[in-house]
Amino acid sequence: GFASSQGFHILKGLLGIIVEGNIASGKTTCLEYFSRTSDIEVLTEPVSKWRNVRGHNPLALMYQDPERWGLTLQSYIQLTMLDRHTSTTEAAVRMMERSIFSAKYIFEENLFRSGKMPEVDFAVLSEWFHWITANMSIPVDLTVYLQTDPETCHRRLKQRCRETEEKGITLEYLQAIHELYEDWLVRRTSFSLPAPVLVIPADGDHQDMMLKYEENREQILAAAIF
Ligand SMILES: Nc1ncnc2c1ncn2[C@@H]1O[C@H](COP(=O)(O)OP(=O)(O)O)[C@@H](O)[C@H]1O
Ligand SMILES: Nc1nc2c(ncn2[C@H]2C[C@H](O)[C@@H](COP(=O)(O)O)O2)c(=O)[nH]1
Repeated sequence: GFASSQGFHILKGLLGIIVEGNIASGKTTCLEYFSRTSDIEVLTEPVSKWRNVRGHNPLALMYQDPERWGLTLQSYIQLTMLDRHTSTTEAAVRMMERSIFSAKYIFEENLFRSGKMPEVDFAVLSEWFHWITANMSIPVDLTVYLQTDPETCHRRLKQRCRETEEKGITLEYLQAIHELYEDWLVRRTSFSLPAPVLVIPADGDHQDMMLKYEENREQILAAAIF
């Protein structure tokens, strides 16, 4: 969505939930479950924007040559996430797939740590991220972490396998992303937490996960009542 025409955001009283997890951990499926609940606004990841910005596909470019195109993709993802976080809504609860935080702490961090992002690119992106998070209010009240084994994601990814971009996703890449999530949300040894974390083991099958969402539903939506 776009900011209201007056340029201000009506976000008072909004419960902001972000759903985090590895690639193919089941985030979209989780959001689909909660989208069936009234008065929750569900915002999936704007992957379609990352695949087509004025005719260019920065997602594909990054998978082809991360050193050259990592900055381009991360810069645009940061903008699209910021737009999602701050767009106006009438709903009492907003559930978002991932966040401006995981774009920085997980994916951008991985590009930099694996030597695929030049230090100057990382420095400029970090300056943007720190300015944004210091000067704008990003409404996040709960982080739901779908915790999976990288092997599970690798198996599921083979089933889904989005167009060409993701053909090159290796188990090693999923393991690196997994460890960064575990450092951030479970071991809490890397970056600050924007909100309390609810960890949901997500290796189970569809039926098992629907049960888990039902079991956790009250806790996830609780803050919206107060
Ligand atoms: N609990 C599950 N068991 C088996 N397959 C699943 C489960 N949840 C999702 N999938 C499948 O795995 C793939 C990734 O799921 P998806 O919800 O798109 O994950 P994400 O949004 O985290 O990438 C999809 O093909 C989906 O049908
Ligand atoms: N380099 C980055 N890639 C990202 C980021 N966020 C998501 N992604 C990639 C991973 C997948 O190929 C695709 C969608 O992710 P799903 O987990 O929804 O399958 O986009 C990012 O910040 N940087």
